[in-house]
Amino acid sequence: MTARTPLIAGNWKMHKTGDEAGDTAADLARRIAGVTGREVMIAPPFTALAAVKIAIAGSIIGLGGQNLHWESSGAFTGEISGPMLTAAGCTHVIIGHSERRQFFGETDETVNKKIQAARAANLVPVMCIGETEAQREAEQTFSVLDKQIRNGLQGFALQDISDLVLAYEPVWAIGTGKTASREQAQEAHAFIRSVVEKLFGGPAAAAMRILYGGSVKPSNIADLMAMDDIDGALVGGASLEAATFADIVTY
Ligand SMILES: O=C[C@H](O)COP(=O)(O)O
Repeated sequence: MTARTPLIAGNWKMHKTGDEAGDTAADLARRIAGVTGREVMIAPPFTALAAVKIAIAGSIIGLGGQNLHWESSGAFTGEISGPMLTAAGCTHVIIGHSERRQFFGETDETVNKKIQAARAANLVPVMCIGETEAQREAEQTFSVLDKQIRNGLQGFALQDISDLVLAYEPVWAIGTGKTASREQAQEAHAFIRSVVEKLFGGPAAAAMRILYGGSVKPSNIADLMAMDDIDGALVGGASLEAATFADIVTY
């Protein structure tokens, strides 16, 4: 048995207005009231943070940003900083999601800067990594993950990654309905933990939570969570409805 507390996180991506997000979050909070032994987090769009903050007050649900800029303020039109997220009530921030890497030019280097910014703002970074379908077919999965972890966490000391969460999201499984098999996910998670161990030592690797993301649903969460190195989930589509997400949280 692992001592790592499971973290079930919902990434609402570019879905829901403030009112819609507040309603869903309030519904979720009611449905999972009394749940213990796990952490839950929702990352709504920035424009819904205020509504969700109110809706989850007094619940076990934490609030996350989906992205941040590495500077704390300045002339960066359209960007949001770590201190802004903290002031908005966030405890977590997703960094380097594959959609940010694919559509917005994010790289391991910007991920590294954003993790530093998250730490400076007392936000728990949820750092996303994962291979594309072409990379998996070319048997590059492990080398891609190794590079993403090493570059993303380059220059960090042990204390810098003490609360960091990694999210393994095979790009081919995101929003496609193609979940990695639990054996495929476990194999990747065990590899990821071995890289963290090489970089930061055994105790840090043993303590680090590694979430799985990619078409997680109520029907597959228990199977995934039964694997030794899977410590939670980063859920997209299935987190948008309170009843479905509550079923995942209470797997
Ligand atoms: O951040 C969440 C992931 O991109 C997974 O999305 P999905 O559950 O819709 O496949």
